Amino acid sequence: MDPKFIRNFAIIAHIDHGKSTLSDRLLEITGSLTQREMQAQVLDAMDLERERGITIKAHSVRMMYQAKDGNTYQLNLIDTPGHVDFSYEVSRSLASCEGALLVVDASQGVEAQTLANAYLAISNGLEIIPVINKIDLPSADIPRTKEMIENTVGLPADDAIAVSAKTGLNVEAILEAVVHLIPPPEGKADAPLQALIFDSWFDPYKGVIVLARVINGTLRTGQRIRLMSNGRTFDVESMGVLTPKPVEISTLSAGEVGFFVATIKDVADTKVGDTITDPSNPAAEPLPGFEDIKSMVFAGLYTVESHEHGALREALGKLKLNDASFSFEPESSVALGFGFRCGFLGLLHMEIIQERLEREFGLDLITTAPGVRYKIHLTGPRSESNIVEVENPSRWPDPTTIDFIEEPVITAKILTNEEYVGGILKLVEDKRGKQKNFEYVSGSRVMITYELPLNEIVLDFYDRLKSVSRGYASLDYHLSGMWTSPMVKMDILVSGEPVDALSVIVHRDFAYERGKALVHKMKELIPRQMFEVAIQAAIGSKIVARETVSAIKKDVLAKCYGGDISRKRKLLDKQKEGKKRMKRIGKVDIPQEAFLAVLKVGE
Ligand SMILES: Nc1nc2c(ncn2[C@@H]2O[C@H](COP(=O)(O)OP(=O)(O)OP(=O)(O)O)[C@@H](O)[C@H]2O)c(=O)[nH]1
Repeated sequence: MDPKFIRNFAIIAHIDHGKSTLSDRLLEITGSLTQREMQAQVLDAMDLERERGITIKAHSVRMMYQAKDGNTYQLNLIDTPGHVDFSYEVSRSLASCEGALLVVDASQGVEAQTLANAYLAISNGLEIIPVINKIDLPSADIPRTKEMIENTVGLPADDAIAVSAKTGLNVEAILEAVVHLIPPPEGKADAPLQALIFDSWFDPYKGVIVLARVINGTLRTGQRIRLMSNGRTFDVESMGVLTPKPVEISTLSAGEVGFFVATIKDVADTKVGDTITDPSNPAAEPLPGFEDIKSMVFAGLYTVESHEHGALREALGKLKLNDASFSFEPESSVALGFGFRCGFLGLLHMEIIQERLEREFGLDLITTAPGVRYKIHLTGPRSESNIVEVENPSRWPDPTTIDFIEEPVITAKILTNEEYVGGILKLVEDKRGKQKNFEYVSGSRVMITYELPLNEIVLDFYDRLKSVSRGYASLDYHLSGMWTSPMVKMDILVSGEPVDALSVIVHRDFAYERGKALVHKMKELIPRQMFEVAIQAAIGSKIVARETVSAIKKDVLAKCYGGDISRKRKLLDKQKEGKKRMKRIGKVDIPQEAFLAVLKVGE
């Protein structure tokens, strides 16, 4: 197609501001889908996405739109994931577009995630069209939303398009704006091929499917391609576009977006942000912005039943096929047996994987407390060989061999209302934060910028932020450096025995308090046994805190006098149910919650 009639755009929005609903409306208006086909929101494909109402994977759809100027345009809508864990993928999706709709909920206003994504779009040079959604709601405040867009995002909002994605009111105006305000793609059809990968996934029937935007040149079925980050070559077997039904095509020319299937076996080969070129006429350089994304958060995954270990390995392997940003390697724990150390982009990513393992593969899992990767400089000469990276507390080196430790640090932007500032500042200070900036952005809205150790964020930061702000705070963060910090390993002893899977890495100055809170929480979580159980927190050989779970006095069945067998069975079933997620360590049954107690401290 002549690039003059192509428009590539994304929708950026805070979670729940209506991105999926709006996408559906656009598909409906352009006749891409009939109402009956719509059923559910089509862009959110996975069940889990639908249930949680969040977009995890980016997709793209091609719509044909006959504009009021009489021309038919090819509109490629590129969906972007809506969560901080996936901001690199968002940035690559945006790099595939010339424009973006910035959707803001008229009853909520601009949130931190809106801002973060808007900045990403601005820095990618995109034309941004502000859209004010949910104007059907009684609480919608269009003038205030416009003012916020101007003050916080810094975009003129006089011409913002006010719509209701739900009722369809004024949505067509968005399509006209896309056609007239977003510039057509600029690539050269006769230049060497450069195509940007912005998503890929594994399909059990077709193999790896890659979504790409052709920037320069042409991509053809049957052609040999080379991935510029790793030099590997593959042959393109088929190509298509999603309308959103897959439709086969044979070429994608400069400016177009589509998917292809090649002789690629492993999604790990198709990294988001990588450039595809033609080995017989290669591009001089890759497209800018490629990063090899790494896991930031790590946790151990174990099966409750040790015989399910093989099934877990298989399930992890299957998930990995579809998710190059997730990693796992075998580990073993004295307490839990054989399991896997898994790496995730963030906590949401971890929860998603865990839920999929349980739901799709029917596994009962024990997850250990999430942590981050530390860079430990050992004593002795300064050299690379004296630095170890540790993300598993059980591999923590002997403290006498440690010179100093570096921990990953993030820059967090928190957007809230002034009435919650006090609580939030206390929280970020508790979490070892350092203030970078504090400003009023519009009216009583405050933007707080802090540097915080990632380790504190992965614990319970998000939940606590929500509770101190009663939900009126939004958070966006990115990794921004390392701090040298005196971290120590804290062991938890149950009945005098250290349980390796319960160990956590904490800051030395907070160790005493954390230890106390942790054993206190564990005392609540570990059910009473037939005997007394001591729970202790220790650093090295020094006990910093102790609690005791007292013994059960009576047998539960003693209550079931006589022959009431059904009652007895009910009780036993109940006990069994409760036992499902327990792991017997020594003589003590420890429930899943206790392994995640560090996440719950302070609740
Ligand atoms: N009243 C009203 N509700 C809307 C409108 N648009 C969306 N909603 C509702 O807002 C909620 C969130 O909408 P979604 O479209 O799922 O939000 P989203 O931005 O795609 O969410 P993520 O995929 O998590 O980013 C849903 O319950 C929608 O029905 C609107 O114009 N008016």
